[in-house]
Amino acid sequence: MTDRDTIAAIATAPGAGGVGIVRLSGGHARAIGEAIARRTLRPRHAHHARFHDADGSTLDDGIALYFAGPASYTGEDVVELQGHGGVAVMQALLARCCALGARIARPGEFSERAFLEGRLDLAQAEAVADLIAAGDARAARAARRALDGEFSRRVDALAADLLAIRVHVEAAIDFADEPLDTLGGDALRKRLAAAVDALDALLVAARRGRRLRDGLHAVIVGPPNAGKSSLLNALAGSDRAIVTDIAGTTRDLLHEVVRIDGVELSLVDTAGLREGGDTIEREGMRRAHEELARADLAIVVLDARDPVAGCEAVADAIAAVPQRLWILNKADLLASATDPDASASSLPAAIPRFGDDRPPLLLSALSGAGLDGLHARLKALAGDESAEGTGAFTARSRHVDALERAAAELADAGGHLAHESLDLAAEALRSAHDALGEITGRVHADDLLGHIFSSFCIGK
Ligand SMILES: Nc1nc2c(c(=O)[nH]1)N(C=O)[C@@H](CNc1ccc(C(=O)N[C@@H](CCC(=O)O)C(=O)O)cc1)CN2
Ligand SMILES: Nc1nc2c(ncn2[C@@H]2O[C@H](COP(=O)(O)OP(=O)(O)OP(=O)(O)O)[C@@H](O)[C@H]2O)c(=O)[nH]1
Ligand SMILES: [Mg+2]
Repeated sequence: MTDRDTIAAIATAPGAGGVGIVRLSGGHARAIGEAIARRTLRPRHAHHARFHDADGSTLDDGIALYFAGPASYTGEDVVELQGHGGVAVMQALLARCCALGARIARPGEFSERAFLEGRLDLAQAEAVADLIAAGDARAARAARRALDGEFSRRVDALAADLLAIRVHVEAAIDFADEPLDTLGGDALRKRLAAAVDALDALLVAARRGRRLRDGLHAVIVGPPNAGKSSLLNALAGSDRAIVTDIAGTTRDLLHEVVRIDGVELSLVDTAGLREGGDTIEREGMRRAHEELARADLAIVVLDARDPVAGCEAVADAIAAVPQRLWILNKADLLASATDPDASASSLPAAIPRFGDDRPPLLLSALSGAGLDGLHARLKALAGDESAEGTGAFTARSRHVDALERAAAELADAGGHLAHESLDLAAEALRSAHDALGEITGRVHADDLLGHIFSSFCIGK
């Protein structure tokens, strides 16, 4: 028994739809559903019924479903009134539920209850929202795996290892007079090393999962007039950005989401980088640098006729970006005799620092020549096909942060163990363990829940 309110919300997307669902959860859900349908609702049976207003008039006719807790999405009694999906019908049904004692649910409150009732852990509940928000099939599959507990299971397994290690250390503390070696210190260090490896592997998977969730964030950079905005337009398939032959045309950042064979990619066009420029242009360059700090990929556009010309201003800006894709644009302006491969291979020598990047692509944003090759390269980068077979799951920055903290604490614990500082080791292990617990919500602060669930959509 709980003393929670009974909550109600329109669970389907706002607007006109074939069918719309008002969902109730809580102790009075069944009574409210039965009052509206004017019949008893058997658990897990679809009842076709008229939905009645207070005066007995018909609001709608539809399907009423009752799920008796705990065998429901939230773990509480749940009733669904599935009516005709129109705004007015849904609002009227919702109002009737509220008149009968329900209150309107906050965003994410159904999933929050599923979490509080132990139906889902926190990472799984977040995966529900990520599944709904997934922009492409790959992100949806990865969110589906997180919802199925693939991520949580690995976190829990690691937490169980840490617990065993903590027990071992705590026991050794009780025998403070004896050297650690007589207390299984060797085995302990091996166990810790194994946990460190497992955590590192999980961190790699979670970072990949974050990229699956958030999509690859690519920033187009290069010297003025190289054709950056033209390239954005070519990839977006529309005249999104202003293109002129005046160097310094683009000043603001221009965001565009493009899909390449169903794989989502977020692109940002930036102001050309060079020395000088007026106040507005310099502000544009500052924003470009700021955007690069968040980029997964820099798409560096250079003029194929003189690629080295603008390189210097760009090289510093992209040094810290994890990946770079070099483009020699305006291929159509090269003398026809130019061998694309020769031109392409000349670049890495000009910028030795990035010598291990793939050779640049020669293309023309204007004519479209070479764009297929760019599509393929981008799809491979955004798709990270290698992740597919290995049960990739979605993750969030919150999870990556927690794993990074856990990794730092484990490293500290190792140091303390080496110096036989068992108390300090125990403390670091506890912190690492807690950090893992934050991911699945076994350890949490109340305001964390509010923060997470409030970003869900209404009715979820
Ligand atoms: N109509 C409808 N469709 C929906 C949902 C819903 O709430 N209503 N969902 C809402 O997100 C998703 C499905 N999620 C659900 C998860 C668990 C249970 C449930 O009743 N679980 C019980 C029984 C298990 C079983 O019989 O398989 C349980 O776990 O004990 C229902 C829906 C997507 N589709
Ligand atoms: N011939 C040819 N011209 C191009 C190509 N791509 C862009 N241009 C031209 O080059 C000029 C500059 O193009 P933009 O796309 O505005 O260049 P940008 O890099 O965005 O320039 P800024 O915003 O000023 O930094 C325009 O006149 C384009 O039409 C190309 O592949 N071939
Ligand atoms: Mg531009």
